[in-house]
Formats: sequence, C-alpha cells, structure tokens
Amino acid sequence: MQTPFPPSTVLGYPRIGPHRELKKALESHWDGTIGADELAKTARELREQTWLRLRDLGLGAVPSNTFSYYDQVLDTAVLLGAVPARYRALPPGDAYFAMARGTQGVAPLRMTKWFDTNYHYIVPEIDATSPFRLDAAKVLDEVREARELGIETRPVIVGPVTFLSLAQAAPGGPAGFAPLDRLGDVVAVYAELLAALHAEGVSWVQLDEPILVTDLDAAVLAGVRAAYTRLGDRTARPRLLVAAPFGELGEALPVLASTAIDAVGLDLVRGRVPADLGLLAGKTVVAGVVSGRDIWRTHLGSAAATLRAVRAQIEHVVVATSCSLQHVPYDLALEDGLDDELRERLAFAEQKVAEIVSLADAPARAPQGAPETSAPARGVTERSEGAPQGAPVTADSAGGKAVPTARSPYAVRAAAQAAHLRLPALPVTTIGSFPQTPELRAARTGLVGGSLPAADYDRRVRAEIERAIRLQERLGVDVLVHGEPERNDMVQFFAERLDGFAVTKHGWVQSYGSRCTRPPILHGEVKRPAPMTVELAAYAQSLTDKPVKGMLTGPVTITAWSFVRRDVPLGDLLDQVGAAIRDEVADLEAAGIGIIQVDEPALRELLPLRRAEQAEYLAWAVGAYRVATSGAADRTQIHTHLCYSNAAEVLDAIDALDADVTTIESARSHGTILGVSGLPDFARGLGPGVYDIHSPRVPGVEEVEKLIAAALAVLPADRVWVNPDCGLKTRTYPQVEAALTHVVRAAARQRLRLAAA
Ligand code: MET
Ligand SMILES: [Zn+2]
Repeated sequence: MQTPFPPSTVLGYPRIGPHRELKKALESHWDGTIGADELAKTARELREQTWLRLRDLGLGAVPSNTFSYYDQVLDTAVLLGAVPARYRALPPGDAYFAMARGTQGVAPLRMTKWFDTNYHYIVPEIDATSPFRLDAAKVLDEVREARELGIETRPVIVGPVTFLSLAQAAPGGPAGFAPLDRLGDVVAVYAELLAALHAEGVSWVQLDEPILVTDLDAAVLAGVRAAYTRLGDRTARPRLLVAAPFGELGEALPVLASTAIDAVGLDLVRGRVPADLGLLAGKTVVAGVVSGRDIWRTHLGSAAATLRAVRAQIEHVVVATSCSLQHVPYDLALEDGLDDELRERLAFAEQKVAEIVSLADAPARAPQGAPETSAPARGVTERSEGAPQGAPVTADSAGGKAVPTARSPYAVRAAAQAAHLRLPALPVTTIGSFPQTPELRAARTGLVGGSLPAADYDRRVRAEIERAIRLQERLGVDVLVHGEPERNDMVQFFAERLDGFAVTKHGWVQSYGSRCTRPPILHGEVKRPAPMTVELAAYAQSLTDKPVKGMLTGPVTITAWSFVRRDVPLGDLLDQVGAAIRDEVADLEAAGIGIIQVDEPALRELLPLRRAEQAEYLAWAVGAYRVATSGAADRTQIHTHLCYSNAAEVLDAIDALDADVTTIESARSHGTILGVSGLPDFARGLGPGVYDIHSPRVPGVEEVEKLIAAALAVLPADRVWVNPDCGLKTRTYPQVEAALTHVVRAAARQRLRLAAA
C-alpha cells in the first residue's frame, strides 16, 4: 500500500482539554467522585473533539494516540508490556495510575523532564529478562474511534530507541545492564505492532525519536540502524514516519537515510535545513517549520523559504509542526485579556494548525520569482513573526550601565555574615513555601473573581504569614521564611509584577499528569516598575527576632518557565530578568532583610541537548544569576535552591553561582548527590535535603539524623545546613509540623555530637 503523506500535519496535540476537562475528570476519578466509565467518556469526547477540529481546520493528516490519561512514555511502557512486576497484581487501570502516582502500598515510578521541556514523563523501568508483550488495545481503539467519525488517523508512538534511552534499569539487576541492551527484544514488539496496524488498515504510523537529536555514541547509532532496518524491511506494515523533534539530526540523519523507512520528521525551527538533506531523497520529509514549543505567530515568509529549500532537494515535502503541540495552549481565541498588539503576535495550537494549512496551500499561489532565501541562523532567531524587532538588549542596556558580577571572596563574606547573623552550627531552614491551604486558594479565587476585596485578601495573607512565623519560632527553626502565601506560582507571581511579561487566563499547558501551568509570555523589555516582595518580607521580619529569608525566583527559572521572545539572544533575556531581580535584592536589603534566597530549580532544564552548546548556556545562566545577586553586601547571605535532581550534571555551574548557601534535593533521591565526586570541594554552605516533601510521609528523627550524618561524612561541619528537599506548599500543616519537629530535633542531636567530638 503506497499511500502518499497528505500535504500537512501536526506531530501531536494538547490533550488536557481546552478547559482542563481531563484534569478535572482525572482528579474526580482519583478522589472517588466519578467512576472509570465517566472518566473514559470525558476522554473519548476530548479525542473526538480534537480529531474533528483538526479535520475542520483543513489539516491533511490527523494524528491519533496523542491522547494520554497521564503520559505518552507510560503509555508506551504499557503498549510493550513493560510493567514492573510489583504493579502487575493490580487491575490494569489501577496499575497504570499506580505506576504514575503510587498507591498506599506501592511507590510510583520516577518522573523527570522530557528533553529540554517543562513536561515530565514517567521513567520506565526495564530489567534484563522480563519478556515484552504487545498490548496494542489503546492504539487500535483510537484508530477505530476516529474511523467511526470518518477520519483515518496516523497513530503516534514513542520510538524504541528513545523509549529505552529514557528508561532506567530495574533495581537489583545485573551490573552493567542498560535498558538499551534490550533494543532487539523491544523492536520485535514494534514489528508486531506494525503488523497489527497493517491488519487494521492503517496506512501511516509515526514513531517519535527525539533522542536522535542528542549526542549519540557509535553503539547507539548502530542500534538505530539495526532497529529501523528491521522495521523498514518488513513488508506487511504501514508506512513509517520517524520524527526527531527538538534539534538537528546530525549524525543520525545518514543512519535513518540508509534504512527503508518512508518519512523523516525534521525540526526546522530549532535546526537548520541539513546540508546532507539530499540523502533523504526518495523519502518524504515532514518539514517542521511551525514551532510546537512557543506561542509566537510563524513568520510565514521565512517558513515558506525554508520549505522551498527543502523542496529543492526532496520531492515529497509535508508542512508540519517542529514537535507535538502538547507544549502550547489550545486556543488564543479564549484569551480576552491580552492587549491587541500582543495578541497580533501570538498563535496557540489552533492558530498554528491554521498556519500549517495555509503554508501547505501556498505553493499553488506562491508569487513568481519569490526570493530564495536560506534558512535563518539558529539560536538568536527562531522565526517568529510575532516576536518584536529592536536592538538587542545587553546586560549593559538592561541595567543602564555595566554591572559588576563578583562579590568579595567567600571567606570575607562568610566572616561578615557570621558576625551579623550569629547562626548555630547546622542551621535549620526551609525552602520557602508553607502549605497552601484550601482557604488560601479560595481567598485567591475570590480576589481574582472580584468577590473578595483586596484589603481582605491582604489581611488573610498577613494572618497566614504570622501563622507560619509563629510555627517556625515554636519549632525552633533557625532561619525563617514568610511562607509565600501570596504566591499562586513562583514564576507567575513575578511575571505579573514585571513589565515585559503578559499572563494568560486559559493558556494551560500540561506539566505532568493532571498538573498544568500557565507559562507567562515574556514579550517585551523586562523592567521592574516597583518592588515586588519587599512589603510582605519586611512585615514577616517585623514579627520575629530571628532572620527571615527574602524569597525570590531567579532569572533562569523565570525565563525557563515562560514563553520567551526569540528576537534577542537568551543570554540577554536572562540578563534583563537578572537586572530586575538585582533591584529587588537591593530593596530587600534596604528593608533590613539579611538573608535572601534566589531560587533556580530550572537551572538544568534549559541545558542544551548537544554537549557542544552547553558551555555557552551555562555561562549565560551563571552570568544572569550573578547579575541578580552580586550587588548584595558582604554581610547579606545569598541562598539558592535547586531541585528536580540531576543537579550533579551541572555541579560546576552551581558552584559558579557563588551563592553563600545552596539547598538541594537529596532525600527523594536517597542521597545520591552526596556521592557525587566534586561535592566535597564545594566551598560554601550546602543543605542536602533531609525531608522528601513530595510524599505525605513524615520522616522519623533517627532517619533525619542519618541523613545529616551522611552529609557530615562528606562535607565540613561548618558548611552543612539542615532543610527539606523543596518547598512545603503541597503538604498539610499537620504533616509539616510533625516533620519539622523531627528535623529540628535531629539537628539538635547532631549538634551535640559535633560539640562533643
Ligand atoms: C520548585 S522550587 C520551589 C521553591 C520555592 N521557594 C518554594 O519553596 O516553593
Ligand atoms: Zn524546589
């Protein structure tokens, strides 16, 4: 069967629902309010809506299996029968959610971020021997559902190399085993899947292989060749599209070209038109010229030029998104609060589909003699018509003048801070947020909806701050926090107060499972019109004699968790945000705040996928952090906080931030960070977390003591801080009170031991 690929497609689509219908149904199902049937009904409606909408917008090829109850990597594990034994005793639906979220009796699988996005996937666990077994029910059901609507679809599935590359070896397996060792076994199941899809009359299938845009060694490339040779050589199969979003294929392009697959999906927003594109002659190229990663309107002229450059070498070219649209919100039309000038520059998922359709129609009516331009350079200019033009902003123009980014040597600062702060050994602190109670959320909803006057809301927030301060005093915490009750979100809070950002009302993007965020839009020059956190920080400090940390989000994290303009280099954006935070640091200091924490949990997330590009990014990131913090006086203690593990990969950069104290996730990952070589050389204060705040579990005193002792075993005692892994906002007050009681007691015992030694 030689069905040509239709002229336009998207690689994937959001699935949480334009009004987060899936989120609401999932959470109602989990808390027992609705049964599995009702959840399935909502899910089916969402799928049908998506297919019909894509067809009505005129899209040529409609994808299926882009829906997920939780995560597409988890779905792939189920498809392959890669369900670890400890979940298999549960009924299938329960096993799925148990792997995703855990149950009372069994912990969930790990979760981590999908390439350089803010989407989290569930990490499959693969052992050396368990058989894989095809379970194609979900994929086939979606094909049939769409067919009932008269729509033939292209199932989208995570490819075998990416699936195994992202998996982790099951604990307790043979030394040296890596999931990729099982590529042959897994490919056999994909071959069966192709046969099943063929039998179902499916004409195209899409395998997503973003791992191909990362640096791969020769052995992995050989695996890619073997896998796709084997799948490509099958006769009874649908035609095969291998999609490689998020970067350039590089050395993987000739490998794919050498196989019998039918189509390759290229990310031509992140990457250039490959110099060796001609190797793909004879195959279809699915040209990703519309970004699936941002909310900017596509510059149709540049996209058309890129398409012409591809068409010059390839006969069959399909207009497509660079990656799945799951990373952007549904529909700009839902936003009524954006100013018109900004709105003109934006495109959400629906608008991007329309762009693709119009680009695919364009060749027929392309103006004769349109200039042939080569694809634009990368990095600085990801093509976006919406992005504003203007002179690039440098650190200099952002701050008005060049800012010094070095403080006095650490020893000088440490002495000044010790004299000023007079903290005990092993100081106990928390990461910033205290529980966001239902009452607090209700009050915020009331404020936004207009039913709660601002003055009442402010009173509510101040009462909450006082509650947190009194609790910390009573428990004996050494460095207090105000608890962040006024913050809906650690990035949106600042975006709402900085010029150059816009926030949306419905711009939800799935972060993981039922969790969504509304990334702010950084569209203009970033300026801080007024202090953002000073009033409440000063209020909190006025309630106590103990030091209260000022709490800020750092420039890298604010930028990483926003949709950012593409017309200026990332380094300049980071510096602009850094300059705004620098002003806030100065105002906090002036208000008498002696310790200021600037959080950077996203430091690793933006790390480029190719090693060659990582050093430049890290220099930008560290530079911006130092713009933000280096104006502080010697005696002001600067803290930073990182979580989401993988910190070891950027340990040198964390060191280069030059913060006086770094708190870091450790309890959740069983202290792995303490074993990282290089950690003992970390020359300043360090607080490896001793309380896993992602679990409702309250750790015992001895357990916490052991974790402190483990830190003391590798770090000098005068550098060790005692703190949870992350903020406490998802916990309840009873849990927090019990856990912090144990943390304080454990620190006290370890102090006695130190004093006696
Ligand atoms: C994801 S890091 C969170 C840091 C923030 N200060 C909090 O405590 O919630
Ligand atoms: Zn954190």
